[in-house]
Amino acid sequence: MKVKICGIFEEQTLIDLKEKEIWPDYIGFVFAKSRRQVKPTQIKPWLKHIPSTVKTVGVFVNQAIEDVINAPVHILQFHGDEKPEDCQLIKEQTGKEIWKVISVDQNHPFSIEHYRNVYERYLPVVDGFIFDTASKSRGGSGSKFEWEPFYHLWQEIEKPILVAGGIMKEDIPILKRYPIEGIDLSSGVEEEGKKSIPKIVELIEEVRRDDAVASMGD
Ligand SMILES: O=C(O)c1ccccc1N[C@@H]1O[C@H](COP(=O)(O)O)[C@@H](O)[C@H]1O
Repeated sequence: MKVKICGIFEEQTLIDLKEKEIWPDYIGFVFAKSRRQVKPTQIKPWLKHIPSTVKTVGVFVNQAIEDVINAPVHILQFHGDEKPEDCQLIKEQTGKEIWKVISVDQNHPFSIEHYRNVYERYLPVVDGFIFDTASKSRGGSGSKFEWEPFYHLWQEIEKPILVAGGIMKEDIPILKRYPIEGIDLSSGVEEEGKKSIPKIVELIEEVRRDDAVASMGD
């Protein structure tokens, strides 16, 4: 299972991870309006700390196309109302991977058919999906949605899926049973509003624990 740690807003977090020699598979930067917002010019000098094996992801919510195109990241994550045509255009212009976030709103009458229709519209033009809890802030809410109703839908989607929304270390054993590529978290590895290195390290170790045991048996 892969891990994305999102919403890095201090260079020191990357320096600390480098010192610990432990990295997630993906590091995310929020370019959208947020208390975790960073600017492309601000993060450019930070990128030297990140090994080339780790992919960087930029998070956007309905932002200007120039901002998206010029972002110094490998993968573009669209967390707003970006349409399939927008994703297609930006993919053609940048050649970068595009991940579309599908917001899960369980306060309204729930229909898995609705989510099937949404993913099918994006499937031909994106490289992966993130299922996250719907919120006013559009993300980073720290709130979970119910995963169980999505099990079969995720099984049928032929592109990588990450699950986001209030995920914490305690959720890993359950999420490992789901047909997903990985998990995406931000709030769950924070302490008093800042990224916590001990929490990030524990989380990555928990995700990789059984993988290490499994490969020893090979
Ligand atoms: O982190 C934010 O502030 C944010 C703002 C706007 C859009 C997305 C944002 N974060 C993304 O939300 C998910 C889940 O975060 P959490 O674990 O529930 O805190 C993740 O993809 C963040 O990158």
